[in-house]
Amino acid sequence: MASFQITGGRKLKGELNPQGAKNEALQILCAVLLTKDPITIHNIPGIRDVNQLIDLLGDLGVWVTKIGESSYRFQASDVNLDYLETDTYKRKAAALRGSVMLLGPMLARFKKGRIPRPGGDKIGRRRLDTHFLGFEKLGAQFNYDANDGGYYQVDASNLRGTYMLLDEASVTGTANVLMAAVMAEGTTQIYNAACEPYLQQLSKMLNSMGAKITGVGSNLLTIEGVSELTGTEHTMLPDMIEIGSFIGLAAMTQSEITIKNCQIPELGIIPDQFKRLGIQMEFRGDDIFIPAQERYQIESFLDGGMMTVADSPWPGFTPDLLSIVLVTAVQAQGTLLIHQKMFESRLFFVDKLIDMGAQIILCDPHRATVVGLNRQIPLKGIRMSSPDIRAGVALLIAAMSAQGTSIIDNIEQIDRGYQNIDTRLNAIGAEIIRL
Ligand SMILES: CC(=O)N[C@H]1[C@@H](OP(=O)(O)OP(=O)(O)OC[C@H]2O[C@@H](n3ccc(=O)[nH]c3=O)[C@H](O)[C@@H]2O)O[C@H](CO)[C@@H](O)[C@@H]1O
Ligand SMILES: C=C(OP(=O)(O)O)C(=O)O
Repeated sequence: MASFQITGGRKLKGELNPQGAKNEALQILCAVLLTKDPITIHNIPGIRDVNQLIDLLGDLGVWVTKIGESSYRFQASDVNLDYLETDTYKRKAAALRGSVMLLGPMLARFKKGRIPRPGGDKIGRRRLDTHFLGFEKLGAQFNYDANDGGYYQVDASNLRGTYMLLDEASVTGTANVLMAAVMAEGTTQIYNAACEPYLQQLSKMLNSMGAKITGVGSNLLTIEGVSELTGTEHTMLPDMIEIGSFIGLAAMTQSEITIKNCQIPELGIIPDQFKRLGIQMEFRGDDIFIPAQERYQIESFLDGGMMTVADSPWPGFTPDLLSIVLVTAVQAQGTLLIHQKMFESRLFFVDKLIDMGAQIILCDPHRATVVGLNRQIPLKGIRMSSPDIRAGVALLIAAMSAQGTSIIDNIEQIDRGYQNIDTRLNAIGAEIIRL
């Protein structure tokens, strides 16, 4: 288990280049299984989850060639389905959430798929009903056999297009069903589809491979099945969650940071949500400039009510940034209610912030009220452990703003989603040592 030792109180100054988007990468990489032709992908983030998925594709027989710092070529011309029966597959696929999206492409191209219970953040119950109900609607048989070591198995000799109303707008569920449907016979309509930029990017890539998807960016996707897909080239968007994390980091540490090449129109309401915490930012072309700010004041709602930030499916505010918004409010002026509607175990990390001196009331597993310290009391460095990717980075931000030294254990969680975060932040003035 690795740890970060952080010396707090350093103000940063300089530029940060966001990595490619983690959650887009996981979808896009699974899609390489849909064709025997080569697929070139750029801006792939070098993070643990993505590297593990690339490794898994290699084990499955996909030719993987690194052609640049963050560019790879993949060719799934000779996939070895026997690998799905091995213990190595089980161990590797169970290590991340994104591996579940191998199922849709396998089903579309090889008529069957098999996956162990996927891993990912332990942030509450993470059901997979949307995925399997969707596959069943397309004509697949689904089986979960606890005695078979806990595998989910899907089989379909002939997928047929149909209309379906998803039981919830699941991000990975929509991606999975979409990838299963692109080569189904006839027309599929997926209503209540998730429409995050990750999915818009996936749809764009599939269309450039020959798929016929319309409604991209809406919650109704229409897919005319085609018999075959071909190779393509795709570039990943910058990671909007990393961009949001850098905005929060700049505010908490009173740093002047320019976040480069953000593809601002793709960030939805993320910048505005941080602005409502009182954080100033300027769009300079496609860069976001955040000046060093002594203080920032959380707005009230127009009727004078206390500001609440809650998650909802896109184009609502992503749940993956709520931990960052929460920590950013710790040194703001004013009070903020965080309402994490989707996950029931994602707010427990606030006990560490409270130990550091933050004023937070954990109302229940879904809601926390932050009473901003307005810089009148500094946080103090402590030893803590990173429970999940985003809480881990929230703790890192808290530690960087604190007085004294902190240690964060279990930083493998942070490495799952943020590429060389210590090196990149040290380059603009942070003091983080990887132990
Ligand atoms: C690899 C990947 O892409 N992971 C992301 C993906 O996970 P993932 O695709 O696993 O998450 P889902 O979208 O399926 O759902 C997340 C949670 O939200 C609940 N839910 C979902 C939709 C809805 O309309 N109402 C609702 O309450 C679900 O029951 C579940 O508990 O999307 C999540 C929600 O944005 C993000 O936190 C994860 O980072
Ligand atoms: C919850 C997350 O990831 P995963 O779904 O991969 O666990 C995340 O990226 O914040």
